[in-house]
Amino acid sequence: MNKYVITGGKKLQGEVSISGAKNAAVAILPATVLAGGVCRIENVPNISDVSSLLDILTHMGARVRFLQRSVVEIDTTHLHTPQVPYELARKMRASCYFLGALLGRYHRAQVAMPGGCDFGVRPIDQHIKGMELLGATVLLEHGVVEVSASALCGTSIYLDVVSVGATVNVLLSAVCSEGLTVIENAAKEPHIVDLANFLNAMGADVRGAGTDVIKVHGVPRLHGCTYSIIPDQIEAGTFMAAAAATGGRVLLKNVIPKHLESISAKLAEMGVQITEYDDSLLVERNGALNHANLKTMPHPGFPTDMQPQMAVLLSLAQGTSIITEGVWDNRFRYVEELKRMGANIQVDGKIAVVEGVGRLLAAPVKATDLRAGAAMLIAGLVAHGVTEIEDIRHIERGYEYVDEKFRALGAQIERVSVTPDGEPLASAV
Ligand SMILES: CC(=O)N[C@H]1[C@@H](OP(=O)(O)OP(=O)(O)OC[C@H]2O[C@@H](n3ccc(=O)[nH]c3=O)[C@H](O)[C@@H]2O)O[C@H](CO)[C@@H](O)[C@@H]1O
Ligand SMILES: C=C(OP(=O)(O)O)C(=O)O
Repeated sequence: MNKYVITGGKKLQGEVSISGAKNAAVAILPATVLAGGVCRIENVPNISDVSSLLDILTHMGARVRFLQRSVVEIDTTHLHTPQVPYELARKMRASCYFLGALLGRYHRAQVAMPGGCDFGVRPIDQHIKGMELLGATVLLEHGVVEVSASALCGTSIYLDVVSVGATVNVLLSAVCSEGLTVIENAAKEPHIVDLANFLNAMGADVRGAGTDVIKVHGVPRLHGCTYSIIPDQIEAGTFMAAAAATGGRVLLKNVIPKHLESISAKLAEMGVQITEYDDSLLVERNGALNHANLKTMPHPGFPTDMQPQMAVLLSLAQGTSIITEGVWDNRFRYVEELKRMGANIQVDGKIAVVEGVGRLLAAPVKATDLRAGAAMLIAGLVAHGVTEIEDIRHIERGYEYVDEKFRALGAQIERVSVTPDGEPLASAV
C-alpha cells in the first residue's frame, strides 16, 4: 500500500514532458500479437497497465524486453496459448483487446472478462456483435469470453454506440480477414488513429481512422515494425488543469495541440491563457477562474477521462457550473472525496452541479479510480494543508512518474509506502 502526501499551495512553474498515451499503448501492445514477429514500440509509458499487458504477452509466450526506459521489443513469433486467465485479465480493461488480436491471428481466443475502473456497467455487446458479423462464434461462460471462427470474412458493421473498445476489437479482428470490412459509427479518438497507424505499419490496410467510417481491406498476414506511441492527451490535460488550478505557468512539451482542443477551449472559457506551439503548449493563469458548463462526449467532444479533474477546477471558480457525463452512468464516485475537501457538488444521475467555493482544504482522501485519483492530486496541490491520497494504485495504472513530474514543477508531493495498518514505511523522495 502506498499513498501520496501533498502539501498544497504551490503554484506550478516550469516544463513537463508528456509521456506516451496510455489508451493508445493498451491497444497497441495487444495488437503486437498480430505481427507474428518482432515489434519495437517506442514512447511506452511506465505505468502498471503496460506492465500488466506485458505480463499477459509473456504468459502467452511472447519474448518481451525493454531496450531503453520507454522502448520495448516484443517478439510474438511463437505464442503457445490463446488464453488470458482471470488473474491477469482482471487487472485492467484493455485485456479484452486480446480477444480481437488472438481472433485475428489464430481464429480463436479465451479471455476472462476484463477489469478496469468501475463506472457502472461496462458492456462489450458491440465488440461481440462485430466479431460475430465477421464470422466468429462467441460464448460467455463462467466469466470467460470464448471466440472462435473457421474463417473471418469482411462485412459491414454499424456500431449502435460510439465505442472505443468495440472499434479497437473490430479493427484487430478484421485486419487479417478476407475482403473489405466497413466499420460505421466508429470511435474517432486519437488512440484509434494511432492503433490504425500501427496496424498499417505492420502491413495492414486500414483507411479512414479518425472519421466515423473506417475501411479495412483484409491482408493475409502482418509483420513486425518499429512504432512510436502518440503523447497522452489525458496526461497533458491533467497537467493543464493542475497548472490552471494552482494559478501557475507550465509549458507542456511533447504534445499534439490538436488532440487537446476541447480541453484548451474549455480552459480558455474559464479564463486560462493557452498558447499553442507545434508540439508544446503553454498554460498560465493569473486572474480568477470563471464558471463553465461541460458535457463529456466521444471525440472530438470533451473527454470523459478529464471530467473529474475539471470538477476540481470548477470548484475553484466563481459561480455555478454544470457537468453532464455523457459516456458513463456512474462517473461521479469521486465527488464524495472532493466534498471532504470542502467542494460543494450535488450529483443527480449523470449531472453534477458544482457551486464554486474558491478554495479547498486538505483532507485524507481515496483515489476511487484512475481519473478520480488525478482529480485528488490536483485538489491536493491547491488545498490548504496536507492531503493524503490512498489507493494510488489506480493512479499508477495511467500516470508515469507523476509525483516526480509534479515535484519538478515545484509541488511538494511525496510517495510514501505504508504498512497494511497505515503506518509510514519510508519516503520515496
Ligand atoms: C467513446 C468514449 O468516450 N469512450 C471512453 C471509454 O472507452 P471504453 O472503450 O472503455 O468504452 P466505450 O467507448 O466502449 O464505451 C462508450 C459507451 O458505449 C457503451 N458501450 C460500449 C461498448 C459496448 O459493447 N456496448 C456499449 O453499450 C458504454 O456503456 C459507454 O456508455 O472509456 C474510456 C475510459 O474512461 C475512455 O478512455 C474512452 O474515451
Ligand atoms: C478509466 C480509464 O481507463 P480504463 O478503460 O482502462 O479503465 C481511463 O483511461 O480513464
